[in-house]
Amino acid sequence: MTTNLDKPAPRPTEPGRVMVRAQDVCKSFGPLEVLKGIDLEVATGEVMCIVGPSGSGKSTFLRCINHLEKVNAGRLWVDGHLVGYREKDGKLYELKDSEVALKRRDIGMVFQRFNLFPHMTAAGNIMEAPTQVKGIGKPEARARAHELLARVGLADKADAYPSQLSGGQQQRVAIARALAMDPKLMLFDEPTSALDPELVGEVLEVMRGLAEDGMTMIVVTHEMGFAREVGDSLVFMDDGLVVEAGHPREVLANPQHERTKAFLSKVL
Ligand SMILES: Nc1ncnc2c1ncn2[C@@H]1O[C@H](COP(=O)(O)OP(=O)(O)OP(=O)(O)O)[C@@H](O)[C@H]1O
Repeated sequence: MTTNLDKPAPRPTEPGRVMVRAQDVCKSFGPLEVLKGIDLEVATGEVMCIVGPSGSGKSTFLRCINHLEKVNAGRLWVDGHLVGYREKDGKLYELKDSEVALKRRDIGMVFQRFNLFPHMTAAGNIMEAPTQVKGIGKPEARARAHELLARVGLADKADAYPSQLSGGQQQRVAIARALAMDPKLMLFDEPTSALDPELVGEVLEVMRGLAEDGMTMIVVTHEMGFAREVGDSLVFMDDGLVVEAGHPREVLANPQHERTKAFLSKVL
């Protein structure tokens, strides 16, 4: 199906340099306007932290990037591709569901709740997508699962079931599971909000390691210390808009907008 976007604008993202670009992205659920024109850009290798009050549209924005929601207006590119469309002979066509699934492989997403398969071991959970979706052989997938478990500090937990792991350990398995698909981009949606406070640090430490390895990450979080120490950029969203964005230390120390000031005064 040809869309109303069949005259493509010059492709503004440069693969390799800009991982995500949002131009005036809008999303509504019925009459509820959740995203009201988001503009932002995430460079390859950048760690962007998004903060903002509940209901400001942070999760919805991540879900749009990951093809879990369709943008109603505006444009969103990931690694040079307009999300939801493919280009042929200079025209844009809406992706079919099967094509969307292929695109989603390139993006790792970690949610607040880890949602591991309870009947599978840690290694089994990590091997599931590479074997089922990518068709990688089990020995290779198992070896990679062990590598990834070591990377998230759980080398000795390959055979443990989720019920035998703490929340922090389960979230680290969830991160390893996302990494198993070799994503270009990792999206984190409040990855530590469901954890007991003493388990938060171990998950943030794994995320810091990913950042140091150069992973491009967008992190919706209430962990201002992480944003300050690890983030390259901080975006404050409120009521479906980017209200303020900049270097985390600058925004946190010297917020310019009244709404940012009001929000930070409650969380810092
Ligand atoms: N599938 C949906 N159908 C209808 N409304 C939705 C849907 N998804 C989200 N919303 C609404 O959109 C608004 C923004 O939700 P969203 O989860 O994106 O905000 P958020 O900033 O991530 O909030 P929180 O910090 O509480 O997770 C909320 O009012 C929510 O109820």
